[in-house]
Amino acid sequence: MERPGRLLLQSELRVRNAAYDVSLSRSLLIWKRRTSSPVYHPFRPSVCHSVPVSEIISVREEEEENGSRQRDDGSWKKIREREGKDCRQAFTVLYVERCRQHRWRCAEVTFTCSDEAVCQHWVSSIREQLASNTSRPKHLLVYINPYGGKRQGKRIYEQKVAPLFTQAGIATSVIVTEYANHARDHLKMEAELKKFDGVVCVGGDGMFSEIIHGLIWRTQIDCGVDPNSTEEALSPCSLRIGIIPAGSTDCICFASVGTNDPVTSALHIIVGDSQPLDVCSVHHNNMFLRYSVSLLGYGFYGDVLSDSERKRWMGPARYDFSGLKMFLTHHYYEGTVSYLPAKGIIGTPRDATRCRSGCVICQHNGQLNSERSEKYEMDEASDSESSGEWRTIRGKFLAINAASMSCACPRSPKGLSPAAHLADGTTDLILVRKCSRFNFLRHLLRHTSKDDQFDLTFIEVHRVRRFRFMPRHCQSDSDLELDLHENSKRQIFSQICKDHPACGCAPAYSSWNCDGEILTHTAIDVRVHGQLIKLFARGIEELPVFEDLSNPCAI
Ligand SMILES: CCCCCCCCCCCCC/C=C/[C@@H](O)[C@H](COP(=O)(O)O)NC(=O)CCCCCCCCCCCCCCC
Ligand SMILES: Nc1ncnc2c1ncn2[C@@H]1O[C@H](COP(=O)(O)OP(=O)(O)O)[C@@H](O)[C@H]1O
Ligand SMILES: [Ca+2]
Repeated sequence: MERPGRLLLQSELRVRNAAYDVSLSRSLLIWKRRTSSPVYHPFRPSVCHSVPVSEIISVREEEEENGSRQRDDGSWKKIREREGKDCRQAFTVLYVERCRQHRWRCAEVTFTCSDEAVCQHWVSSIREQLASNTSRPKHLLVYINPYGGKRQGKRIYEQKVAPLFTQAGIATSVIVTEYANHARDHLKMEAELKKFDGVVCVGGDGMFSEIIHGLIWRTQIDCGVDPNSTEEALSPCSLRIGIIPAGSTDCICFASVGTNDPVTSALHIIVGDSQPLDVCSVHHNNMFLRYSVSLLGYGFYGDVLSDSERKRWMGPARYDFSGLKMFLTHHYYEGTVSYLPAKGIIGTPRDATRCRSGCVICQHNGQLNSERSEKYEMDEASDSESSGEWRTIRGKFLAINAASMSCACPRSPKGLSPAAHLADGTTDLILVRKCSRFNFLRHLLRHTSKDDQFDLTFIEVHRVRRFRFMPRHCQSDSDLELDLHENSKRQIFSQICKDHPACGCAPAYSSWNCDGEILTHTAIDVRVHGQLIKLFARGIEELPVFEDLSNPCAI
């Protein structure tokens, strides 16, 4: 908790008919009950409250009319009756209150005072402090996907989010999308981005993917960078993106905020939080395909996604249905994975440390990456195979997953790679080699328990900044000649197996699940661009273990 600093204002005000010493500094608003008895009352509710000024949402004057007070939003409130006849003026402060499991709520406290000038002074001082905070957005461009998740995006925004933006004095331009890629193309071609301080995405991971594709593309064009290039360093996007979760998995929101709750997300946007995020670019034969921020998954997660798209009518449950089906089908895929291990960074995928608010690993590695990108051309040369840094693994895989963040979500609160970082410039490459159904189930189940899902002989995990995948049937002739005999047998079977997937033999190809979208190519080249975009978030907050000694209420 912050120390109060130099006081801007201090008065005796009343809260629910009790006298409080109230003070305002640049960093804190504190209200402390005046007590005649110094004796500690164990059953009396807490008598000292403090709110960081950065977490005040707004301040509202209460107006007096016919002996009762009226909020300036028009609803009646009998404050005078409750608070004694001496009280003439009142103002209400709306602020962030933390609830269970990383949820935030909008709480309010009404202060009354007998002197109108004092009241006015308080309101204007708090407003001045809020206005001096330049990180808060004033005008947002909102895209709503009415079709994602349980099709509640529009209702969620209108009922839970829009009223909070209004309270906080944020102006919005709202677009309800009419078709897939509407938001992406609007951002690419039409949106007047200079007018806005941020973009809000109401939907799931797929909708977020649309937003980043529009925004990254537009930023490169505006900065004179070729967005399709494999060689050029991409320019970071200055506009932050807020995610109001209204999709099926919503793992980008969950992994960066700690919960999938529209009100919590709206409050992180209002207070102007900022969380950088790594982005992977995916190319095929030097042709740009897509960006990814969460999961790039071949095999199991690719098959789950392809199968579940046909069952969208089931809503979010389609993933469990297709998950079970693909678990039983138990397909494996052959191919070659090559990767460049991330060097010079701190942290490994097997760490007990988690990426949390103000993560020092992201700061350290982020700094390292920006130094690297300054000498970018040199690094590109050293990235080549000839430098010998590349490592290659050939094999049969049930799944090849690259997690650029933990991918925590309600299905797996620790995620696919629990120690992955939001902004360290790396992705965790998880290889699940062919194993029995029983072993694969053990691996899957460990996503939902405290046990380490990587501590199994058929799992490998590497922290990388670039990787490539080549399915076996795309490999060069010389590679294929190595096992020609086996290959010819497999080609016959794979044709049969496409028509009869239940026979237990693997079809030749899976597809890539790229943040919930299916990629059209299987041979891909993936590069991490550290901290390319920013979210209106702060990372998952560490839960307080004990009361901090710097608590201003203890002073
Ligand atoms: C037996 C229980 C096993 C639970 C294993 C859970 C692992 C879940 C990891 C989820 C990682 C999610 C990464 C995020 C992906 C999203 O970008 C993406 C798109 O999201 P959107 O719809 O919001 O746009 N979502 C997805 O691709 C969904 C992936 C969901 C996979 C669910 C898998 C369920 C597996 C069930 C296996 C059941 C075996 C039971 C045997 C008795
Ligand atoms: N108005 C629309 N109609 C149909 N599809 C849309 C629309 N707007 C966006 N989409 C697409 O819907 C898909 C799923 O969106 P998303 O919000 O991620 O929901 P879910 O989490 O349920 O998949 C995305 O591929 C997105 O491009
Ligand atoms: Ca990362």
